[in-house]
Amino acid sequence: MNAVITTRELRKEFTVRVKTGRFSRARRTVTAVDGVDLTIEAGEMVGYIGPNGAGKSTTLKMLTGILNPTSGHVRVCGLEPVPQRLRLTRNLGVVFGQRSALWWDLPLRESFRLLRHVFDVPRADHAARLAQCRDLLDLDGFLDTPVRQLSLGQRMRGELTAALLHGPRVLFLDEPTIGLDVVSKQAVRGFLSDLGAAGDTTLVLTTHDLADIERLCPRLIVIDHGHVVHDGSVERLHHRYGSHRQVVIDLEADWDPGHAPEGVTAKVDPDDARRVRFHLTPGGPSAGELVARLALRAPLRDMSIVEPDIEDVVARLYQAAPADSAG
Ligand SMILES: Nc1ncnc2c1ncn2[C@@H]1O[C@H](COP(=O)(O)OP(=O)(O)OP(=O)(O)O)[C@@H](O)[C@H]1O
Repeated sequence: MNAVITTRELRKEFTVRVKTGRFSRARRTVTAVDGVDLTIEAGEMVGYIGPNGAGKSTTLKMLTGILNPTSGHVRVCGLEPVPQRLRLTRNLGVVFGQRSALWWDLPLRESFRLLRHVFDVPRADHAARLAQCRDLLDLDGFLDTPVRQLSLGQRMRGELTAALLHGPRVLFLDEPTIGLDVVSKQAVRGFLSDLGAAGDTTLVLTTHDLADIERLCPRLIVIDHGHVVHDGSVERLHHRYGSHRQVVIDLEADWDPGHAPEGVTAKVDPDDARRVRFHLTPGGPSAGELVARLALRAPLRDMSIVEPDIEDVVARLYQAAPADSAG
C-alpha cells in the first residue's frame, strides 16, 4: 500500500461574528470539518461529495496547504501541506472550476510556456505532456487565443493542461465540468478517465454532478456536516440504501401472478398489464436466472435492465442523519 493522502481526526473551525441584537454581535464557532479520517492510495480515483456547506472545499484547502487545520493530522505526498506548501505544489495539480490558473491576457500557449518556468520542468517533459494534452483535449484550435476570449469549455481544457504540465502525482479537481455543454463534458470526462486508467496520477474530484462520479470514480467519499458519512463504492451505497437494479420484462400476454419465480417480487406496470418489473436483490436470482425461469412459464417479448439512480440514493443519504456512520 502506498498512501498519498492521509488525514486523521482532521478538524477545521472558523470563528464568525453573528448579530445578536441591533448593536450587539457575538462570536460563534463553525466546525466546517469535524474529525475526518481519509487514506487515499496512489492511483485511486476518488469522488469527494456532499451537500452545500458540508465541508468539501475546506477539506481540499487543508489538503492543498491553503488552510491550516485547527487540529488533526494531514499528509499529502508525505508532506505537511501548510509548512511544506512550496514542495507540495510541485506534486499537486489543482483545477478549481470557478478560478483560473492561467494568465488572463496571454494566449494559452504563453501561459503554458510560463508554467514551465514556474515549475522548472525539463523542456522535453513539458513538450511531451503538452503534445499529449493538445491531442487528447483538442487544444490546437485555440492555443493562440488570449485566455479571456476562450469559451468556458475551452478554458477548462486549458486549465486541465496547465494543472498537468509539471507531472503532478495528485490532481485535485473542484467542479471541473460545471457549466460545460455536453460535448465539452464528455471531452473532459474522457480525458480524466484515460488519465486515471494510466494509473500514475491520483484524482480527487469534488462535484455536484453525479454523472462525473459515476463515470470516473470507483470510490466515493460523502461528507455531511463535516463528517464522513460514506466511504466506499457507488454499488455499496446502493446496497446500503436498498436501491437495486430492476429487470423490466414485456410479455406476450397479461401478467399472471402465478408465474412469479420464487425469491423475487413482481410489480405490474399500472398502465400496461403485460409489463412487469423485478428488483434484483443480493442473494436472489441474477438477471439471467430470472429471465430463464420466467421464459419457462410465460412467453417473453422484450426485456431491459434499469440501473439504480445515483441522484436518488445520494439525495436519500443527504437527508439521513449526519451522525449516520460511514458505511
Ligand atoms: N472562511 C470561512 N469563514 C467562516 N466560515 C466558513 C469559511 N469557509 C467555510 N465556512 C463554513 O464552513 C462550512 C463548510 O463550508 P465549505 O465551503 O467547506 O462547504 P462545501 O462542502 O465546499 O460547500 P459547497 O458545495 O456549497 O461549495 C460552511 O458552513 C461554511 O459557511
